[in-house]
Amino acid sequence: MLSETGVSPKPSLPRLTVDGLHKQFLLHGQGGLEIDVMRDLSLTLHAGECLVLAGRSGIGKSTLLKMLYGDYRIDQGWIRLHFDDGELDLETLPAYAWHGLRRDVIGYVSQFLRVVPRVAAVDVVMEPLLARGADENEARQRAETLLARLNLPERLWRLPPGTFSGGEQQRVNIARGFIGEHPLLLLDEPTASLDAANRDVVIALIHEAKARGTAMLGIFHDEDVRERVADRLLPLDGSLGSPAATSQSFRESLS
Ligand SMILES: Nc1ncnc2c1ncn2[C@@H]1O[C@H](COP(=O)(O)OP(=O)(O)OP(=O)(O)O)[C@@H](O)[C@H]1O
Repeated sequence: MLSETGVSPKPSLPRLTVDGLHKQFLLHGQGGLEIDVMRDLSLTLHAGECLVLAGRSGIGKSTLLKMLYGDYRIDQGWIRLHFDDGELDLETLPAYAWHGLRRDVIGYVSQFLRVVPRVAAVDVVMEPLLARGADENEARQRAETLLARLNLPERLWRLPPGTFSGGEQQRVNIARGFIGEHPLLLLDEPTASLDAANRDVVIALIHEAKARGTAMLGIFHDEDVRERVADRLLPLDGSLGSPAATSQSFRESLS
């Protein structure tokens, strides 16, 4: 919940810091057209906190999550993860290290499930645990518990999710994203295709993750969901303004 000042009531260790981040897309197919998406973005995210990205469509919210997940290159600026025993700079991370980072540290619930043909829903969900060497029976049990909580009918668990409805696919995606209990979780519209009952389940999962110390950075267009999960809001609208206006607006939202 947001406190009156918009400040998290429980200050804790920073898990992630972003400093002076820039992003520009160069469209080679369009005669080298350059699109500036982000300029001088800075933020701090703490353990056990959910920071929600706000701002108009196309402002760069998903782009920021993709940069944090290694899908998009970091052109300029710093993204730093903080651990008990040190720090890790993502802008200099070699490509081979991203696999382990995604397995153990950064989880991501995207808007759409990337379906693998012929892989059953329950196997899609338990895969992040198996990748870490978890016991198969235990992983399956945890996957089934999550799918049941998310009200996915049991008859669908053994089927590949390619033909599932949008909301069913999204629930498989959510279960897969939450099962790994990563210390940092990126949430790109996880409730977009869900009905009210399942939105409530996702909100409960987010609160449980906070209690475990998970740091979350999320995009939620639904204002009610945003109100119920956000400890702070980070408006991105200033990020292509003048540098002075930008840093002030971010300082205000972070203070
Ligand atoms: N791979 C890409 N190549 C070129 N342009 C891109 C690419 N990815 C994103 N963009 C552009 O960057 C801008 C920001 O996109 P992004 O998806 O981050 O916006 P958003 O704030 O998440 O929007 P929405 O709320 O509508 O999901 C958009 O103008 C988009 O067209």
